[in-house]
Amino acid sequence: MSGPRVDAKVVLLGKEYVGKTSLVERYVHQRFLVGPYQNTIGAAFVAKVIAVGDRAVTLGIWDTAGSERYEAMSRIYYRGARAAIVCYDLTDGSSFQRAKFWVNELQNFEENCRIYLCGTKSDLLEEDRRRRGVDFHDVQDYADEIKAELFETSSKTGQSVDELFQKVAEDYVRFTAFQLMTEEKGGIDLSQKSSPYFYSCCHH
Ligand SMILES: Nc1nc2c(ncn2[C@@H]2O[C@H](COP(=O)(O)OP(=O)(O)OP(=O)(O)O)[C@@H](O)[C@H]2O)c(=O)[nH]1
Repeated sequence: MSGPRVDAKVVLLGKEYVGKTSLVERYVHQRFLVGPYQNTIGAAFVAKVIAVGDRAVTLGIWDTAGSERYEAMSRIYYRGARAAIVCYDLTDGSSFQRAKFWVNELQNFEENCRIYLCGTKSDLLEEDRRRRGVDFHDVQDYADEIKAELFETSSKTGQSVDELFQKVAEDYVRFTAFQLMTEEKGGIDLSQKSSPYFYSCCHH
């Protein structure tokens, strides 16, 4: 029996507590977990099939640990990624500085990786606009400068979460259609235990 073939590796990066795990939970399981915050240890992997037109694209999503303690490990996880969702908390300015750190890393070491900036927890701003800690126009200017897409999401309400991953998948299809047609091996077979994608992972 063969495991899922991953078409596009997608990595989530960002400071701890910004809501990376919650974003994946919302997207993959359509739920928002309440309860005490538990930090991710190492990284967690999940594959999800998404339709782009009449095509099915399997995204292999790596949710990395935001704690700086795991920074070296996170570097391993973004290797070969086609897309990086770089998250920051809309209510926390320091998390945007951390997002810039990851953008610099990707620009220096993973130039084929498309970058999606994701401001999280937009529901908190709906409750109280004064909680915004990161100016929208500053981020938009930065996104234009680094040629990144920008989304503001809420894993609590689901706002813009599907749209974000849909855009990632559509861009993947658009920008790699040619390679997929010509390359013999377009994906990675997760059933092969020698595959670097077969790492087991621990989470929460
Ligand atoms: N209100 C609100 N809270 C959120 C949202 N997303 C995440 N949170 C909360 O923020 C906290 C951190 O969320 P996580 O998803 O665990 O954050 P993380 O980025 O995966 O954290 P690390 O694993 O440490 O890197 C949790 O208490 C979540 O419930 C959101 O969209 N809205």
